[in-house]
Amino acid sequence: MSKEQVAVLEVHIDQAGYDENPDTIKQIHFDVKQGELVGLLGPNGAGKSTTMKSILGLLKDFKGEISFKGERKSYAYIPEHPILYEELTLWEHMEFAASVYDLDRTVFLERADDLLHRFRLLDAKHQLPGKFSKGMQQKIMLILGFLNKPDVYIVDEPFIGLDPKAIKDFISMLDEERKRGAGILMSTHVLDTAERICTSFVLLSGGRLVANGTLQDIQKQCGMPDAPLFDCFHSLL
Ligand SMILES: Nc1ncnc2c1ncn2[C@@H]1O[C@H](COP(=O)(O)OP(=O)(O)OP(=O)(O)O)[C@@H](O)[C@H]1O
Repeated sequence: MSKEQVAVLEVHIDQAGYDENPDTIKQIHFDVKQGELVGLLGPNGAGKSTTMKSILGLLKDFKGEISFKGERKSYAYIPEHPILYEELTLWEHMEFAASVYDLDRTVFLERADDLLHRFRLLDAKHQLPGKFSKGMQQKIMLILGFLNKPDVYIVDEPFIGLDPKAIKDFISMLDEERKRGAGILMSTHVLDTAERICTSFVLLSGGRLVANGTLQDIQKQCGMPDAPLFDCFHSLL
């Protein structure tokens, strides 16, 4: 079996939601294979975050099954809004993440240096991130996510707040991770970037799955061959 055919994440959500609305999302089934970058798309309130929370096991009202199938069954979650400790420096955040991941010290030092260099945060290494700009804080979340080189990445809206160079660095890092065999699920509203970098799409609306497949599959589904993702998206909603 080729790398592209092995699922690293299987999502079977029969229903999930919140106290007052336990079926906010229903019948959402898809998988993420090795080497795939799957774009999780949908308008505000469609259920993208609820789907991600289900995958991360954060919802008590969940019916279905989530299976991590990679070699190490490991994943990294990169949240939209940075979650940082006021009293820890950037380097201490990285050391802390490495200890949670139980990373070998030599591997950690090598990766840490490379990531700080790539995202141009070497000079800020020993500073407290509380005073960093929003984009710099977001870059820390990317660095912490990439440190462990997991089987699966779950990335929530990464493009808002990053400058164009940081977006380019982030995308090239995703490419490298895909080539290594990781699978990525990424929610975003930035459809032109999604169209350019995602290998397939999961389109949600009103808590339901509207489309799932490559751009070509989706163009076929909405009867618009060669149409950009943006037009397909609006036609299907
Ligand atoms: N903590 C919560 N408690 C109750 N209802 C919630 C909660 N979070 C989200 N919802 C509801 O669930 C539905 C889906 O919201 P969700 O946040 O999953 O959408 P989304 O696709 O991520 O939207 P956006 O693009 O705006 O981030 C919405 O109707 C929302 O009001």
